[in-house]
Amino acid sequence: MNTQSDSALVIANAQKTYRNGFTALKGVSFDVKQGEFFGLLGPNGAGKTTLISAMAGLAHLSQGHINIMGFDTRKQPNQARMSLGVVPQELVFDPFFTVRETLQFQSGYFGIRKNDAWIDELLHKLHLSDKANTNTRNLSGGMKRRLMVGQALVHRPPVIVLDEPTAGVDVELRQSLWAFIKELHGQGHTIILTTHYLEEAQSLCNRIAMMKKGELVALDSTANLLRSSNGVRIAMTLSAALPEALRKWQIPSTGTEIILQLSEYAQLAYVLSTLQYEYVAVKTLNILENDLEQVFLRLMQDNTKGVVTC
Ligand SMILES: Nc1ncnc2c1ncn2[C@@H]1O[C@H](COP(=O)(O)OP(=O)(O)OP(=O)(O)O)[C@@H](O)[C@H]1O
Repeated sequence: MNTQSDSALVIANAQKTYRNGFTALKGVSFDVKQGEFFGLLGPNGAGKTTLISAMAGLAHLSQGHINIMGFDTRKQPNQARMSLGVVPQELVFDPFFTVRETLQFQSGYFGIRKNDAWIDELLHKLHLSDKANTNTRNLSGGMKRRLMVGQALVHRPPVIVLDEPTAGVDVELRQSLWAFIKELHGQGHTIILTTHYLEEAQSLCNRIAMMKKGELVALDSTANLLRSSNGVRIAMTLSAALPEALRKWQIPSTGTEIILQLSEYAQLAYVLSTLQYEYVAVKTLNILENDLEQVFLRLMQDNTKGVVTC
């Protein structure tokens, strides 16, 4: 391990072209410091899973390199592998093993023989103790997802990568899964998370990288990314339809409220005076907080090249 560095993960110029000629990673570089709770976000097909596969040594980069806790995934694959636990997106198990056997088998894969105390603790934390002797084919989707988390943790890796860990997990279990992952983070583990639930990333991650079509488009603290979200969003309920003059600012909303996206607070005065002039009463008015979804959508729609650091 490189003791000079406090990086848990270094991605340097990662490029990946698949055999069919498709380039999924076009030179991605970033570092994750030890102890960070880091979000790796991007729409479907951005290249997140490809990058995670390369971290786990399951896919080889065409160019560039990856270090985990100072170990090069190519030159020191065993040390790199021992330093990393990946919870993959796809639920794949040997259907003939029970839950406990799956975790014992995985421990053996990492050369760990007597792991029962830790396996019991994992089963308890993941609410799977009563399923220890159940065959994996008889687990629900959410239980399988939790078993995958257990599998990634059998060797107590310092760096944990979770590729959409809460997909298909119900709300209650999602909360307990996050409580457990936060506990691991509190114990000093570095957590790298991909999720399509942006509110999860916003509340959990201290720093975020956003990818689009194999490239990094943003890399900054969550707080800075939220601050970068320019403009003001207001939600209103009105006594009549929104006047024509204000419709250019209206953005789609799922509820009954009318949402306007303004570029600055000064426009609010114009909105209110227009409503008054048109005899439309304001029944409720709220200024909405910036959220990561807005930042994400803006960056994904933006066609300019380069990495945004706010
Ligand atoms: N084995 C493969 N051969 C060719 N192309 C591939 C292969 N695996 C992935 N791709 C392509 O690489 C691109 C990136 O895929 P990847 O799974 O890394 O995206 P992602 O960001 O993880 O998406 P999602 O959020 O849907 O999981 C996609 O266009 C995908 O079709």
